[in-house]
Amino acid sequence: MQVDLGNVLDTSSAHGVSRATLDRLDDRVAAAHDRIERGREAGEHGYESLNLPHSTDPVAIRDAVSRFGDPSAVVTVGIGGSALGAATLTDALESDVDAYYLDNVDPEAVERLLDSLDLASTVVNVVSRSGTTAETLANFLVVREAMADAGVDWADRTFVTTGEEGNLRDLADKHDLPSLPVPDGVPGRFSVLSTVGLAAAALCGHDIEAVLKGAAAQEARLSDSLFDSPAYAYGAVSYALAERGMHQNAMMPYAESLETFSEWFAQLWAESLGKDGLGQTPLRALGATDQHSQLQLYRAGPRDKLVTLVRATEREDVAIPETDLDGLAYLGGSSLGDLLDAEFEATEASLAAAGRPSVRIELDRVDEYGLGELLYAMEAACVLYGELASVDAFVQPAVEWGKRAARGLLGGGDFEEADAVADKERLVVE
Ligand SMILES: O=P(O)(O)OC[C@H]1O[C@](O)(CO)[C@@H](O)[C@@H]1O
Repeated sequence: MQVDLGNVLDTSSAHGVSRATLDRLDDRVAAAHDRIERGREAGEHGYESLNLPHSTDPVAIRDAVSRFGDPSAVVTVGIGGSALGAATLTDALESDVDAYYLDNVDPEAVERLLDSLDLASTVVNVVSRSGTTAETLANFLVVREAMADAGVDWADRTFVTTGEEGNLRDLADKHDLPSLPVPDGVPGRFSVLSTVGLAAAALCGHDIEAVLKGAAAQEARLSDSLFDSPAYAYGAVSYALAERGMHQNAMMPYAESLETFSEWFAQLWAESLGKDGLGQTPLRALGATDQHSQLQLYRAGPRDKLVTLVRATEREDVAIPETDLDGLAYLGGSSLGDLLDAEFEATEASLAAAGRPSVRIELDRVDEYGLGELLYAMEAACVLYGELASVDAFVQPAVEWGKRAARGLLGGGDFEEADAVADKERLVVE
């Protein structure tokens, strides 16, 4: 994996940063790296996340899921970091096992999925670090009833990934469900390289050891200089550009297999860095599709965006047949991959020509190793950005207000937040 910073320099985009700025920032990167390493060595909350390439035991994960044999489908019931990491892996990789995620409480979507499944050959993986998340527990109760209605012994098809306490742990203990622990000191959005993200991948037959090897490769590149670490290079320039008004970061992979990765990145970046009035808003985009959509805004809208362009340099390809159709001859004999690469490079150049900064991230392949590299690098980039911005990247207090309001509205307790919902100002136009 490599990160190319060329198009964030002020020699290539008007709103870029100078090499001298990066050199000065590198001194702060060294101090931040030192802090990060101390946190990792002490197993401090959050910093522990960057130890997962070595602390995660892939054998234990495989043993836990081996009892389920060869399921036709795996349904992961979880939300946020308890679903997005696993989904990033299984959506990016091919498998004979269908992987689904119930990470929302849209009744039509839940019913549509459950109606489509052969529940007798489906494994249900209920994931919640806290074990108390309303959406996850509500969905689990619905799935459990659907399995019972289908005559399936739900306890025989379910395993749980959760903390040492909470409703889910109590349920697992009560029904003697197979379970996996969640790692201590690792917030959900940083947990893909643990039981939380790897169990579903293991059930789908993916090489979770290769994911951890890729992550370890990027871990080995962490250093006291941004010029020696792709992860720190990306985190440092994202921070530097945000400091200079690039308050949005469009994650734009040129690979359909990385579309879910952008969703995972959005939670990681937003929930870690959106604090004290600071942060960089992650936008989800897909190349080449969004060249016919959002690129107009990126290139000619407010000068407030970094565009992160991601691609694999090796991939399967599809030839474009020769044609005598007027005007299309240039496509014939080429390939879809050639066209995708041309569009990637053209988009990058079009942004630079408009003075808009972009970073290029290139993987060798979108395979288990490459995904491990990318995921770990983004996590380390995020941790570094948090250090440079002096925000605590490992807590998310702002999400709790809404949880209390929703719980109060459902009669789950007396919460003043629920009262505030009732007091909503109204100006209705029909
Ligand atoms: O794994 P849990 O505890 O169910 O939490 C799910 C998600 O909800 C959050 O805690 C935010 O509410 C995320 O940080 C987390 O990934």
